Amino acid sequence: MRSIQNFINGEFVAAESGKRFDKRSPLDNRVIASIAEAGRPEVDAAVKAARAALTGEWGGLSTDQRVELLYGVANEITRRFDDFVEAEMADTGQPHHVMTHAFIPRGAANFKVFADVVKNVPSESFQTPTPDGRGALNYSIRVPKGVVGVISPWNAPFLLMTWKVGPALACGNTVVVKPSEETPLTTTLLGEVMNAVGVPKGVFNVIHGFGPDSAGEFLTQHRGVDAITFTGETTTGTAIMQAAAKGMRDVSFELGGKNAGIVFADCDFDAAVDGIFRSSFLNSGQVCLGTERVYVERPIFERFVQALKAKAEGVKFGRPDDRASNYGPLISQEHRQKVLSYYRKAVEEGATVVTGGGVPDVPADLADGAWVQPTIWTGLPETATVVREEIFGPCCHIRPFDHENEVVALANDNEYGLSTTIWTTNLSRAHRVAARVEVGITWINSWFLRDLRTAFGGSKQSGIGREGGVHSLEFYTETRNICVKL
Ligand SMILES: NC(=O)c1ccc[n+]([C@@H]2O[C@H](COP(=O)([O-])OP(=O)(O)OC[C@H]3O[C@@H](n4cnc5c(N)ncnc54)[C@H](O)[C@@H]3O)[C@@H](O)[C@H]2O)c1
Ligand SMILES: O=C/C=C/C=C(\O)C(=O)O
Repeated sequence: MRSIQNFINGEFVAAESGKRFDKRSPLDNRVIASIAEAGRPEVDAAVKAARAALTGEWGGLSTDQRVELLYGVANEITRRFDDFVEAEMADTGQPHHVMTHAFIPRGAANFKVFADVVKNVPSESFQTPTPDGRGALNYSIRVPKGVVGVISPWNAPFLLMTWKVGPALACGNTVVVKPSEETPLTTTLLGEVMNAVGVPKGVFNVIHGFGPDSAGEFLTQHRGVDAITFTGETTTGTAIMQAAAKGMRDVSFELGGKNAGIVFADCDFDAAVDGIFRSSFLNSGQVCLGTERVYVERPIFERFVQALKAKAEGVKFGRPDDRASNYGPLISQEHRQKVLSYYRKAVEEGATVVTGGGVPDVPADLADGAWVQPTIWTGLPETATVVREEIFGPCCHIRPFDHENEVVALANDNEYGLSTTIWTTNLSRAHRVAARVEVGITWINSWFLRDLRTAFGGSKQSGIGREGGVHSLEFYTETRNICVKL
């Protein structure tokens, strides 16, 4: 069993209180790690270390030197690829190929891409006329915001944490990271990487624990934190925004979603079925960008439902390192109870269960794991609970539609606005619909196809701000304008 410590000022340390909590495997509910829970003293020490580092060796590095260090971090992640894959599989129970093809490579990319952004970004300048005719020159410089608090979730832990830490460090900030209590392993491993590469002490700190009345809240309330970047539930975002209001600290939020998939009858049918299968069921449906509401144009509705059903029924549950399996459990028993309660609610509210709706048969050694069946419903009104609320499980409701305007209205009739995926071969219509859907990210004939230079974030209750490429600089730096009279 692993013993996991906090990582403060370059050292792995326990908690003064001696408090620890257990991490259980989603596969079989066995305890796989014991984690030191940071109290106020550890949070305070981490924030102080981060502040001191701002004016130490780190603060004195040139952009090029910082960029070289971050390339080093990316290379070291790649060198220790198998360790990261193993740790993330242990935490999440998700399949090996998801780790090796998507989640772990993105960790390295998150450092490389933002190193390149800060190296290449120009700064603004204006020639300003003055009455004496000699003029003035205005130009801006970007400086780090300071100590950034990073609070991250459990669904793609390494990808989502490094998506914040990469740009924060590239811009010259220091960070204190509070990973989800469900997934402490890869963030802790990153501490080893930072030391191996020679990132100065105090630049990257990790504190473990929970949200309310624990490390998460202690960090967001700490007045030594200059800005907070958070990915997680909208309700948690509300609590963090309240904490950040004291001291006027800036926030960047990537929050929940209840995303629509829109499938027109003229789509490439097989590609659309594959795409919606991935968007509804990848990572056991625990993807903020996933589609839990699917709208299919009536002429292909029945055929589409049957094709998606066949794919959902074809998954093979099992351990991530069992190459014959391709499907994992939910993150925890607690989350499974939540998802199963939505499964029951769907039936109570009159859904037709096309497939799933319960717990799958799994081998005896996995019987205590957080397994649920991929589930498809039809026949519900838009007011049904499972059509309105984010479930964050492997499930979707599919509804037929007849007109473009109707489907745009259906897609927009939700308090969230994170992403959408549109399937059609009529590109004029695709562009038209994309411009009208109230979300931050639209994919046409694809899903979760990422270019890290693009703006990423949510509309409505799905977030505040945009990150990605130069957009990340807006949050992770302060712009200073300098006016020179010539
Ligand atoms: N928009 C996006 O990019 C995006 C990406 C991934 C996940 N998500 C969302 O994240 C959610 C799933 O993740 P989760 O269940 O880990 O979210 P969560 O909000 O429960 O927890 C996220 C993090 O916040 C911490 N936390 C909880 N309460 C806190 C408080 N009061 N103060 C400070 N920290 C606190 C948790 O310990 C954890 O580290 C879903 O809603 C999903 O849509 C959004
Ligand atoms: O579960 C949510 C996944 C979010 C993905 C990103 O934040 C990203 O690709 O940068």
